[in-house]
Amino acid sequence: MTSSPPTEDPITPPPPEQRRALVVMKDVSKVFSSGTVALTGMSLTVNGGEFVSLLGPSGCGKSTALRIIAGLGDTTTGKIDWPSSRITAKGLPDGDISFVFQEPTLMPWATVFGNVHLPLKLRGISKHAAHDDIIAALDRVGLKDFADAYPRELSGGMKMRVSIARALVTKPKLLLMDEPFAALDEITRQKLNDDVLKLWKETGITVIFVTHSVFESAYLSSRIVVMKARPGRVHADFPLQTSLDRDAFYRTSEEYRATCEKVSGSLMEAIGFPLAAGTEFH
Ligand SMILES: Nc1ncnc2c1ncn2[C@@H]1O[C@H](COP(=O)(O)OP(=O)(O)OP(=O)(O)O)[C@@H](O)[C@H]1O
Repeated sequence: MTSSPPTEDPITPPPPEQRRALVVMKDVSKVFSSGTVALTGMSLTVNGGEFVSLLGPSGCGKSTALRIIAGLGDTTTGKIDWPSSRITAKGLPDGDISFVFQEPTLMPWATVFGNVHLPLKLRGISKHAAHDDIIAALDRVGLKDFADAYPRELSGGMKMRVSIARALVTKPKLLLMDEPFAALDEITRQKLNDDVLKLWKETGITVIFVTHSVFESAYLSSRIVVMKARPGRVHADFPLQTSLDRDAFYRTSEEYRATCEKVSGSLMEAIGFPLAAGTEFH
């Protein structure tokens, strides 16, 4: 195992002014009309500047939680608070949230530029007025030179970058990502992980990231929330601190290996996998 020396740019907690509670889930339960109890008593406070991964087995309610935070679904009981945001008539923080889904969901008839323009267009902002913001968002994901391309001309990773640029163009405070890289090959996934980390560090945006992957969550997050299923709820919640830059060297470090082991152990506990006597991962 090799590791890079400590640098001045590790993942550190965000500065105090960003550390205020951004979104608070208070005792949220969700029962679908089918009778499925997707979430029960879920409480979670995400502070400004955090990179929080929701990790858990299939069906534990990760996507349901994310959709409720985004206002794409109601709670059955409990509520969502936005302590530091201006709230619109719909009960959502004004312009503060963007969502990236597993599928890039691009409009095939529109160029990359046109696709990234969409959220601004829906706000009545013309292509001309939005031009600089669109190019800046494309630049951030390394696609400035592909503004005139069509989705059919792009690889899967590039399409996902367009989807991220579209999410960023409104300059949200909170980026919700629902298994965005699950369908991509491993190399592309690692590259996009690095890009999202860079974006998070450079912009100070708050990220809530749903994933099944222990490795991905351990690489990206400043905090991991492990969930358990039937019904979905929080099993463990722990911060991840490292003195190392998260990069290719970090992936081979003892610290990363130990973090993966800890997270994996907590996940095993959450799904009820028998562990050696005395093993605890909280
Ligand atoms: N619209 C819906 N109607 C009925 N049941 C639903 C609906 N959406 C989700 N569920 C159920 O709620 C539970 C939680 O689903 P959810 O998709 O939130 O879990 P998840 O942890 O994101 O799963 P995965 O990792 O497989 O995407 C599951 O049992 C699922 O079948």
